[in-house]
Amino acid sequence: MKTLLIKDCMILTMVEGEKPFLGDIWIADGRIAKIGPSIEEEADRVILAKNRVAMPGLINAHNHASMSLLRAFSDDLKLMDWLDKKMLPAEARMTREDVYWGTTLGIAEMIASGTTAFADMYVHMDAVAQAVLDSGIRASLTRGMVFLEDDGGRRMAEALNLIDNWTGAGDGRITTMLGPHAPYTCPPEPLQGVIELARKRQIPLHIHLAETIEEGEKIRAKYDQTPTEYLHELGMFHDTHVLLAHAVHLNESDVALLRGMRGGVAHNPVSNLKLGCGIAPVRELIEAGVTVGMGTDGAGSATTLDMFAEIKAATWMQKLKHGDPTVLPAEAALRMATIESAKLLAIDHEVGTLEAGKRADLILIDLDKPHLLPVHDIHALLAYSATGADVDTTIVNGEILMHQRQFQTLHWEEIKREATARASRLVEGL
Ligand SMILES: N[C@@H](CCSC[C@H]1O[C@@H](n2cnc3c(=O)[nH]cnc32)[C@H](O)[C@@H]1O)C(=O)O
Ligand SMILES: [Zn+2]
Repeated sequence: MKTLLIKDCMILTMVEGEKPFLGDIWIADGRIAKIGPSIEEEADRVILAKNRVAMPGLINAHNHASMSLLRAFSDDLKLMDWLDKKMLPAEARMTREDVYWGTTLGIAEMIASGTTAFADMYVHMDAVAQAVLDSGIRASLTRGMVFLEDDGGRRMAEALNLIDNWTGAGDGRITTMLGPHAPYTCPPEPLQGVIELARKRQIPLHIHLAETIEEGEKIRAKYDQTPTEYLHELGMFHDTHVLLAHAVHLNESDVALLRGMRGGVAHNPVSNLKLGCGIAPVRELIEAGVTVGMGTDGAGSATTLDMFAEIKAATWMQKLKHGDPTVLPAEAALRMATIESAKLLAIDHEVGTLEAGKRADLILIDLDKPHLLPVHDIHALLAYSATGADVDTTIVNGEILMHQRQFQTLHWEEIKREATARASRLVEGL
């Protein structure tokens, strides 16, 4: 049995109704075995965590990690221009190895800023899975599928290969979904096929929805429906777990259509702000009982994968939209970035809160900083004052991936060398 004891930290379990307390966490064989005020157990390794907060690792519910290679390459453009003129041409050059190193760069940033699991939609997904396996992080992976041309079933075959070959790998760290890219890139016929397959095999779906006004106009012109109505009519919300990214432009009846859905919405506030997309109806969705988690989207648009930036942006945007600072308080935003995102990835039975029996996915945040003193309200301090750089230790499945800000599984010099060279080749002349 492999054991780890974390001593003397402020523990935030994120279990509804539980107050923060000073205590210890004993981890055995990758799971939280005991958590409480004072634990006397032998352990292979002890971390003295005085002045640190232990909380569940953050869960990034929508990402394209490999796009970290395209960070700060093409900013301040409209989404459709950005995608068609910059991202897609650069992505067309990406090899399997580029995706491996791009993903590893993204994972390094996530581990360094306290993210322990992410949902990813991209291409060359076996390379993404290998990067997840090698780094020790947890992920829900999907091969994003654009159906704008007949590819003889190639994309679908790749998507199913990922599911068949990688589901459950890395001691269960890898899970998988099917990923039709978006309403505007998926016509009814292929999309219906994906939905039927997902229902038959009970595979969750991951899709972009209603990100821009232009998307709404396109779908209106083609089908005389809102993007949400389009997915609903094809049967997507009938007995299938669906992870919806963005969901910015929903009207009242769209929100009503999502009522009772399995899965929910990944809110991506920084990307939505930066692309000028709009403010998602987070409060209305939550009031309708829809699960709302949080993600960054790729660093190609968001420019950072720091979930602490998303937490701040999410609450600020709701407060501004409603002209009311009581909307989306600190604790609710932290829940969105942990347990609610875990529900979207369908891994909330294993992670998302600190409880005995769950997988040990947690982070330690160093409070010994000028901007984190004094500690009146720990939720407010973490949501409004902390940044990813305050994360000291990142643990997934009981394995230490970063300690005292030093990577334990990744080799930073090698990542830097590979990512730099590959990134400049991808954008040359674009
Ligand atoms: N191009 C592939 C599908 C890739 S899936 C992931 C895609 O999502 C794209 N993407 C990244 N961010 C966004 C976003 O905010 N909205 C829509 N698409 C995005 C990304 O550039 C990438 O091409 C195919 O032909 O099958
Ligand atoms: Zn996206």
